[in-house]
Amino acid sequence: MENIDTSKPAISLKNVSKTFILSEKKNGSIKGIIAQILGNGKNKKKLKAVNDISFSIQQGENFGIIGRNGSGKSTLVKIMSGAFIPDKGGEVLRNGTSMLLNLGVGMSHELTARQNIYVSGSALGLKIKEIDQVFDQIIQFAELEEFVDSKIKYFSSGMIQRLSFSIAVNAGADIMFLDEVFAVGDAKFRAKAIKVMEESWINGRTIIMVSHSLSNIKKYCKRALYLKNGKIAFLGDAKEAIELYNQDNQT
Ligand SMILES: Nc1ncnc2c1ncn2[C@@H]1O[C@H](COP(=O)(O)OP(=O)(O)OP(=O)(O)O)[C@@H](O)[C@H]1O
Repeated sequence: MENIDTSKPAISLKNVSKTFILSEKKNGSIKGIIAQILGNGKNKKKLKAVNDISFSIQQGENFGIIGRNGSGKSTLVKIMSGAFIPDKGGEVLRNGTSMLLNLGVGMSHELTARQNIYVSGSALGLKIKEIDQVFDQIIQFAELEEFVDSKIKYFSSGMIQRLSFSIAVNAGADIMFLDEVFAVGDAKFRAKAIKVMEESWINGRTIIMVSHSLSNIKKYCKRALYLKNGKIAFLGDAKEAIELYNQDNQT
């Protein structure tokens, strides 16, 4: 945490978009097939999952992101964490190390738990010696003592979640992205994760929380972003964001 410039926001986004190329449109004509082979791009179907978004998150903020399925929440979080590069023209500034917490993003499935701890720890700015010091703590907290040298491709999604949560907590990421972290893992680990999050994260560090659990957003976040079709429908007080979301999505 020493190298953070406290006068700057934790994360700042300017005109950020993300376009996915979905598939080639079907065109059975000879001309269409030739165009596809030549790859002139005209037949590509595009989806703008995140559409021209600008906002900042202050250091120490607990910030929520809500929205219906497919509204662009995970894509936005991946851009914010650096896992996705935004479209040309968009700008993302991060002030501090970050860790994206959902099923193994940032983890290499071909590596063992031990190797992933060293890779992720380095990505969080720790020196090898510093990782050595927290290594046992990470494994113990994740309850993975028996699987230290197993490749994580053989892990269940809950085990990967536990490992990634434990690395972030024990290696001290400055910014923590929690993407549906309350939905995965067994009840015992979830309770432990929530406890440590409440003790060491909610107060002080920057947390960006994506969840369909509106009660958790209400409980932990002051400010929230309501995303609708990749755009900001509302940004401000979390309770207001939730009210608006509920109004929009009444059945
Ligand atoms: N790698 C990808 N390639 C193509 N399309 C994608 C990719 N990732 C996401 N999308 C599309 O972008 C849109 C937004 O997806 P995203 O996962 O960000 O939504 P979300 O709000 O997190 O949804 P959910 O609540 O279901 O998790 C969806 O239409 C999805 O199909």
